[in-house]
This record gives sequence, C-alpha cells and structure tokens, in this order.
Amino acid sequence: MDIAFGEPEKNKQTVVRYMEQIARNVDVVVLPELWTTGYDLARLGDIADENGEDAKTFLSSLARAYNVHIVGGSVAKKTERQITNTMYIVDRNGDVVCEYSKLHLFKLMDEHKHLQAGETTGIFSLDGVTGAGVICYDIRFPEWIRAHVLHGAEVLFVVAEWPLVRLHHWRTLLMARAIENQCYVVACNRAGKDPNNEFAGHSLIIDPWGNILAEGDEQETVIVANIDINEVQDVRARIPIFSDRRPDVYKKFQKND
Ligand SMILES: NC(=O)CCC(=O)C(=O)O
Repeated sequence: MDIAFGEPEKNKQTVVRYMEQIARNVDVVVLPELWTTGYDLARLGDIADENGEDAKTFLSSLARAYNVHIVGGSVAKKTERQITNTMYIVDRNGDVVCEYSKLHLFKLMDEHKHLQAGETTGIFSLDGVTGAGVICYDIRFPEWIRAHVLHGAEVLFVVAEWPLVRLHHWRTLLMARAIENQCYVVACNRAGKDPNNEFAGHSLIIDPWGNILAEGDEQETVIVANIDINEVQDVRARIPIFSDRRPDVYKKFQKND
C-alpha cells in the first residue's frame, strides 16, 4: 500500500478496503512497515499508538472478521518510556501471537533519533508452521535471520519502507536470505512517496530455491502466491546446508565485539 503521511485513520481505511477485496481467499495477509504513520517521525509523540492498543484491536477484529492470519506490518508503539517500531502478528482467532520491535534502527532515515531498538525475537507459529518476522533494515543482518531459522522458521516475513534508490539491494538481499536459509520469504514493501523518499514497492514472495513466485511493481498492489511448506524440507534435503554447517569451527573463529 501507499501510506498517507502521519494519517493513521486514513491508512486504516486503506487496509479495510484491501481486506474486503482479498482476505477471504488467503491464509495470511502481510502489511508494510509503519503503515499507520509512515516515517512522520517528528510527530510520533502525538500520533504514535499508545501501547499499540489501537493497532492490536484493529488487526484482531479484521483477523476474526475475515478468518485470516495477519502479519500486521509495524506501527509506532508509544509507552511512557519509549517509542518502538513494532510488529504485531495476529492469528485467525484475533490473538496476538507475537510482538517484535525492530532490532536494527536505520540511521539513514533518522530512526535512531526518534525510536528505541527492540530486544526480542520475531518467532511465531501459525497453523503449525514456524515463521519469523523482521523489519526492513533487519534483512541486512543475515546472522539475525539465521538465528530465527535455526529456531525452526520456515517462512520469513519481511515488512518494509524501502526506498526506490536501493531497489536492487532489496531484491538481491531478499533472494539471498531465501537461498541461504532455504526458506520462503514473504516481503511487503510500501509504495508511493513521503516528503523525504520515494519507495520501491516490489513486494516479493520467494520460494526456498530462490524462485520468485510473485512480485509487485512500484505501484500500490496486492500480490498473492500459494506456498507448499514441504518444499522447505525438500530443498534442505537436496543441498543439506543445515547438517553441513560447522558451528564448532565458526565458534573458534568468532570475533567478540
Ligand atoms: N526502513 C528501513 O529500514 C529502510 C532500510 C533501507 O532502506 C536499507 O537500505 O537498508
């Protein structure tokens, strides 16, 4: 979706409109990063979501109404102490099954001046399938993604506001994360512009072999794909990187920061 800058109510209407179009026909819906406010970081003191309550209530009622799981992008969550860039994953019953706050803040877009980084992981289970949620810049940290895959993640969900000028990084990094972890990657990036950036769109669904199953263009759009979760184990059996890893040696060579 495109995101109206600093206008949560308008953005909620956009989500409702898309839900009405597609949510009855799919198992999981994925939204982009900071989809309520966009990067209107200077105004977060006024427009961020108190404890994420508004987003949780909104996403839960949509999940129940459409009987669909929602990887709810992320929202600016405000508490007494801090504001975080926080993802909520809500299952079909409307229960929040995971809350993950962006671990790596992106200085080029001033996140470190307005937000606090998270401290927890983005691992969860939907319909018995283990997934992991990460936020935008997080995809540049393969060790963070690998940690989730070693904890069982077979589908990596990425939510983003990734600018058009680095579209080739977006596509290449997502492809690499899918191939090196032999997992599905389902990545939702916003479209449109804000006062500082033009965004790339190009949401992608990639299989564990690195094939692109669906890709958007630069416009607001919905992409859909069927995924066969058995494909993860098939690819891992064909090239068994997880049993070929040598963590005993990696540990000896590891540099302590
Ligand atoms: N919103 C973000 O984290 C953007 C990350 C980004 O653009 C990058 O190049 O990394």
